[in-house]
Amino acid sequence: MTQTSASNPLQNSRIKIDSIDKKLIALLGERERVVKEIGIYKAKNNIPALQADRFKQVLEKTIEAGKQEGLSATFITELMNAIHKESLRIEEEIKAQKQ
Ligand SMILES: C=C(O[C@@H]1C=C(C(=O)O)C=C[C@H]1O)C(=O)O
Repeated sequence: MTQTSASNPLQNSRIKIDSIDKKLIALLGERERVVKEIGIYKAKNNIPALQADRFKQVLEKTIEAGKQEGLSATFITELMNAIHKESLRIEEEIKAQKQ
């Protein structure tokens, strides 16, 4: 039987998590739309998608920001590597469309 929020103490927190997850995904969509703009510029100007120095900076900044939120460097590294992988996929897709 489905529990009501009064009978399930986790319900309110889970509603909050669902709402936060929705915002996280919307923010990731916004980030990747900016990556798309960069990808279009790079494709036009023959610039490689992968910019290791820039990603190193991104990683350093996000690890520091994560530290302020009590998040481990390992978690932030895994998260940002996953985001970066998606950025490169999107940029390579743009490049392939331009051929
Ligand atoms: C968005 C860029 O392209 C790639 C993606 C990055 C990212 O998602 O943060 C960073 C560096 C690049 O490897 C960029 O060059 O700035």
